[in-house]
Amino acid sequence: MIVTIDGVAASGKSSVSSGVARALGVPYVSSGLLYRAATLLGLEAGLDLHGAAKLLAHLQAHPLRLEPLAGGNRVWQGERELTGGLHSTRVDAGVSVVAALPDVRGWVDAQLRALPAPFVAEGRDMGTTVFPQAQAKFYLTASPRIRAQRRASERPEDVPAIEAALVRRDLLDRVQSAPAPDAVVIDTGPLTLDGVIQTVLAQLPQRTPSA
Ligand SMILES: Nc1ncnc2c1ncn2[C@@H]1O[C@H](COP(=O)(O)OP(=O)(O)O)[C@@H](O)[C@H]1O
Ligand SMILES: Nc1ccn([C@H]2C[C@H](O)[C@@H](COP(=O)(O)OP(=O)(O)O)O2)c(=O)n1
Repeated sequence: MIVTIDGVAASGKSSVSSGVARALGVPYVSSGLLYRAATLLGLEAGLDLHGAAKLLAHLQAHPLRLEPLAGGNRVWQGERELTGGLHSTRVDAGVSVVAALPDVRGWVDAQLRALPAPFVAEGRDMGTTVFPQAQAKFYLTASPRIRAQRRASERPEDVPAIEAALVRRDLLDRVQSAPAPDAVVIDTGPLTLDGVIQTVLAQLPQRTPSA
């Protein structure tokens, strides 16, 4: 079974996916981490993030590996773990530019489609472009202020600055962020994290041992 959980920035995708995946006993797959890792490598190499050809050549020369664990995904470049540096403010600021490059999207999509099911996949276009065949699809939303308040514990900036950056990123990411027509939309604003996880679990199709 493939379950997709898409949504806007900081809507709870990775926390909810991790909880749902643990309840199901399967891994979850964070597609955003691959876009973040591509951005980090581009920044480290001093590349222009708008330049698809050079960035893609750099990614192909320095392959990344996503380790999709139920408790939290990790990203590796050979023996070097990149995970800890992927949620910095500078990666936040550059990632939408990288994610708008069709060649980079193709590079990410190919890695995701090579993963063996079952899993829970989270991002923006998991239910639309990458896994349109998924058995269950969800789309998480919440107001920018609530999302910024939640993220404030993970970033050095204050809530208004985080909110402004989230709104900017929502706009830049909007092309690939439309909900799938068959996705269940959940406003996570009034719900606890566990409340969202239980809402998702309650709507999953009945599972068979081989599904
Ligand atoms: N329903 C919720 N209620 C309260 N806090 C939440 C909820 N969902 C997520 N969070 C918190 O909000 C922050 C952002 O969630 P995260 O899962 O990283 O979002 P995303 O993957 O969409 O960026 C985290 O600190 C997370 O613990
Ligand atoms: N499937 C995806 C996943 C992420 N992205 C882009 C959009 C986001 O700005 C970045 C980072 O996404 P990520 O889900 O890691 O982080 P946020 O929840 O947006 O803070 O990557 C995308 O375009 N398509």
